[in-house]
Amino acid sequence: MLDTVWQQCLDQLRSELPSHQFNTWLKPLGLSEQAEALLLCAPNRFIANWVRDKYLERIQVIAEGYGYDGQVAIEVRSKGASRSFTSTRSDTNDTSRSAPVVSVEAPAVAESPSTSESMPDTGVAGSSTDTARSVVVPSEGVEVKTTGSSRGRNKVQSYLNKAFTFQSFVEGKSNQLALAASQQVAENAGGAYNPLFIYGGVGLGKTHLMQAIGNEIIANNPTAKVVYLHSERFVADMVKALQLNAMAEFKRFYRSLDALLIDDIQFFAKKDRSQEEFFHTFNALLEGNQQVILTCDRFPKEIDGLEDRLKSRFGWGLTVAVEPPDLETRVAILMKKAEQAKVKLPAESAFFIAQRIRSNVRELEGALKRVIANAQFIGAPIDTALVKEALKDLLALQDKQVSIDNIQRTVAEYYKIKISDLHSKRRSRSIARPRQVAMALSKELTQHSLPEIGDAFGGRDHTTVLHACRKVKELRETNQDIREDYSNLLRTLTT
Ligand SMILES: Nc1ncnc2c1ncn2[C@@H]1O[C@H](COP(=O)(O)OP(=O)(O)OP(=O)(O)O)[C@@H](O)[C@H]1O
Repeated sequence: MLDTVWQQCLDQLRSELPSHQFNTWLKPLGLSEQAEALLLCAPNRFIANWVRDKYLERIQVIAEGYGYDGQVAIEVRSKGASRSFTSTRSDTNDTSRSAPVVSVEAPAVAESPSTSESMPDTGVAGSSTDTARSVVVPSEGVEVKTTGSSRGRNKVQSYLNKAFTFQSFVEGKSNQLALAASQQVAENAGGAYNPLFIYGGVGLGKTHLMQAIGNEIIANNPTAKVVYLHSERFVADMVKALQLNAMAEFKRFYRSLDALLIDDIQFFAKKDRSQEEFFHTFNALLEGNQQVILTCDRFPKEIDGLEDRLKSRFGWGLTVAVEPPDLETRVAILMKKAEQAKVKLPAESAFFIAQRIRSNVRELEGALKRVIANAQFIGAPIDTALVKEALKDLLALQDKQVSIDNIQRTVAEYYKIKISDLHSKRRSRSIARPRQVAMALSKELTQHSLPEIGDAFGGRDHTTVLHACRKVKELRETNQDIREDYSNLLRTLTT
């Protein structure tokens, strides 16, 4: 009976929540074996607390709807004590794991000039003076510097991008979970949430968050050995190490870290030998309570060409998504970036930019940089007229891309209906719903008035357009399919 009720709760929640939320918080839950009541078990404290705060009440209501009359509770899973309904590991994350080792030995390859000469590009090239050695991981400007006078026991520190901190990261609905998880990991590196897997589209702050964790680990612990690198660099270094017969050094270096941060691991796809090596490095780090943080442009299970055992292992810790920021967050990001650049950006201008640039934060930043450069060039303060002038090429291109015609074409293609259906009087759900979505997108993405939009949809009244906008807004909150359709269409039209 409890099994059935819990399965029903899961099915219901799956239909109510965006898939990334369901995957992150509900999928890892199991049902306690011993319990008479609906006692859920979470793989770690973080998930347990989050579910208790955000979802437990809803689970209680759903369970009661299926005839359950007890209390729903949640606890952290103890080993082997639950039956899982999903594919997650049942003995995940012993919360008693200790904090990372902080004093480390410098990699042996950095000690000997001959070794570093023999593998110049394995991520650990460097000179060997006694007082300060620099071990450069030549990707993304990452450098690991070792200092100290005695050979063999040197403190090692990596230089991450110092601008990527939690303080400079703007929180919004779209990144709330990922930020909270990252802060937890930074406070308890090598602890219960290992690996941390952050996924989401381009330019949404994955690297920023990952490096913020690295910076925080080092701020709390200046001797921690943290290395950030792009997955392509890991592959390139490994290939070099293989060619130069220097795999032992390669392994020793990576396995000696307190925290390994690898960006964009989708590039591991189809690189079998690198996956094999990474798999072993990854296991060694996890076993040693060393923190692993990974980013990817998609959910682990969706990476084609990645071994199943790696996909499954990536899910052992915590998997969190970052999504495109909403309008308020985009405005807040712009204000923050302007403040960092010590530039006065009127709220109205920030709002204008945020409304027009919606695809990702990198583009938003790029637009702001153009505006700032323009203002400095002509020596005038920023206002909306200046913004329009500075971004005019971009805006013109965008206007072309998000014309009502193009929206109709894209929506028709997406729902596999004819463009003429959108203009027609047909009222069947399969036509009326896409029509409403197309109207709402036209209102959101173009500067056209309601009557103009109505005209473009077979001469409809402006109240019909208004109704469509309201309906779609409501459906995006209650219906997962529409929510996903709308955000897919938005992405297609604005990137
Ligand atoms: N919430 C945020 N607050 C402040 N800055 C942000 C935020 N999100 C992203 N950024 C900024 O946007 C830029 C792009 O972010 P980042 O490089 O982290 O994206 P990404 O998700 O790693 O992209 P990619 O998949 O292309 O590597 C960075 O300059 C980063 O500082």
